[in-house]
Amino acid sequence: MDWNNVVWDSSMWLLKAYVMTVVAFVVVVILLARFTKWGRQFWRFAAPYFDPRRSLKPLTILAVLLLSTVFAVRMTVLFSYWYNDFYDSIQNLDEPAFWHFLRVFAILATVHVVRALVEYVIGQTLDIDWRTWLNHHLVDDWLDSRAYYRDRFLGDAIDNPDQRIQADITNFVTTSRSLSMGAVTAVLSIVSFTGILWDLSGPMTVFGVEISRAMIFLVYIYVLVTTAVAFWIGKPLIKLNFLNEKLGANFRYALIRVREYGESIAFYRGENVERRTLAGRFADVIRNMWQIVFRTLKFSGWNLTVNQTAVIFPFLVQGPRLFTGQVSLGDVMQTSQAFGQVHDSLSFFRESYADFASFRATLIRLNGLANDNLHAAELPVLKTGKSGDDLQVEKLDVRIPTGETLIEGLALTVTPGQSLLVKGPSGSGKTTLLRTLADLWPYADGTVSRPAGEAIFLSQRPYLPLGSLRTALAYPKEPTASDDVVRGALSRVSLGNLSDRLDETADWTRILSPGEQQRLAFARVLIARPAVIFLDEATSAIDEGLEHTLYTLLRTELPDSIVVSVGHRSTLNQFHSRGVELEGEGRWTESELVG
Ligand SMILES: Nc1ncnc2c1ncn2[C@@H]1O[C@H](COP(=O)(O)OP(=O)(O)OP(=O)(O)O)[C@@H](O)[C@H]1O
Repeated sequence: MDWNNVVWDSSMWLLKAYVMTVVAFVVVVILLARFTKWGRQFWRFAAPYFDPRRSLKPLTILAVLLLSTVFAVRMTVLFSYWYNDFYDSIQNLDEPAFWHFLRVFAILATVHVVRALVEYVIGQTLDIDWRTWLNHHLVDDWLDSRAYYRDRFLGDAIDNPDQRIQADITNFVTTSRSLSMGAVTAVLSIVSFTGILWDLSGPMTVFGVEISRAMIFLVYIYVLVTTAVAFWIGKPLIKLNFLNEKLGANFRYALIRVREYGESIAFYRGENVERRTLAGRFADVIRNMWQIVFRTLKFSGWNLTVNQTAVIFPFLVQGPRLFTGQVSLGDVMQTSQAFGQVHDSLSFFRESYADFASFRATLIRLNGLANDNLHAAELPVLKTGKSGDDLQVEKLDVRIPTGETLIEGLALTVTPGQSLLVKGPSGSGKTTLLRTLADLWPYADGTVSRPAGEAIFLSQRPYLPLGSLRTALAYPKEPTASDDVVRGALSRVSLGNLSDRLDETADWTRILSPGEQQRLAFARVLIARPAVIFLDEATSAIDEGLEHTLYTLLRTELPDSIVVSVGHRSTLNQFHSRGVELEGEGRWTESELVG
């Protein structure tokens, strides 16, 4: 190594190696994306992110990261030559050279440290940027396709989308980077250090046959055979890692449910049942973990043995040549280092198998989520038009997923100011009818047109989003109403006591009683003033006196709104002008009511 020209030589090397690396990298990614299943799954989330028409930033970061990776290999090559020269200075008892090479080492080490830190920042920038993009992309799809709700209608709905969005995206991004950059480093090191070993290795006699440059062949045979065995031992890890994620998420889901339904469970004293469920799910996690442990034991045992054996290998080969004066101490040390590099680099593919296994599992889970989003979007919906001021239903057939008919040939027209009460025995399809009118139910045919204005659906358990009371009162819109309007609405639904807590952020679902939550939903309606209001047993937790007040408010404050209620109580009759009775098996009858 000519240390006087090291900067120029290294720059030229860097330039050549970089161009070749970029070309090879692109070709390999294209081939993998074309010819392997996991490559296609990876490409699905990589291609749109790296698309230069969207932004040049990702490709730029990747280009810099590749440059840094190539630079790192050059640094290891320089260190290897440094070893040779440094140990030669010791063998020759050449003190000036000894000190000179220590100074060279200080410079090399400084460059190495700075490069490593810069690479860390660039790598993290790529991870964060890619993760942010992928998160937005998948969350948007999940919400826009309404897969968060409608995936229940898919035959093969996925488990735990929350975990896929939160954990798998992160795994995907970090492992994509670490595996790809690791592979680049490995291949480049193999090429560079094979050259160095080539120069250092001599002939060797194996079973009476002299093989020139034997070490090169030996190291390759050694690593290729050990890698093949490692792949064979490690293969079951793919499935085990997949199960690990799935079972862990199932356990977490059971825990979340206990928290969510804490009060009901506490009233039932259901701790023992919950304990059994939790213990069962946890036992599944642990059983799978032991399987991972046993498999990893075999896998790591093999890898460690292979690595330890590799330490003495170069000394066995070069030792005799050192003592016969064919090579110097520096040559032996560089051989050991170069052999180590080639061995480690070739072993990268063997040792990364566990990471790759978990990466495959992550890819399967993310693809499942993306497919689920697509399939949910493709589920049929009854197209509801928006026209005129009336709510019009024509030839509406509603079924359940198994094909049984709930409602057949429903035809209705409700004009502004009119109110309709849907009644019928439990399970006759009342809620499903409202789902159909809200474009949520996939198993329906017919025509529904709603007035152009806003429609609000109130259910038995109103949804209160995380955030302030003001946000809950405006949901799903931005809270724009003035304090006076909001406080007025609260006081009219007998929730005046909350007037001073509008900006308090709390888990309101836990604080307010079911009846208070239902009243809050009515306040929401009074503020939003929608054209159509659908109420599904929206006063079930409220006494009849308050129910009377709330319905009277609706009718007096929103006289032009269309009201469609679902309910069992006969007290509701007085607030509705018409009624529809669902009688099961598709039958229904319409009647005039007093109200
Ligand atoms: N996601 C679903 N998958 C399969 N069947 C469903 C689904 N949702 C509802 N059903 C079925 O559709 C039928 C009608 O249910 P729906 O909730 O509309 O009845 P309902 O008249 O509102 O009952 P209730 O008065 O008890 O609230 C029931 O038999 C129910 O089991």
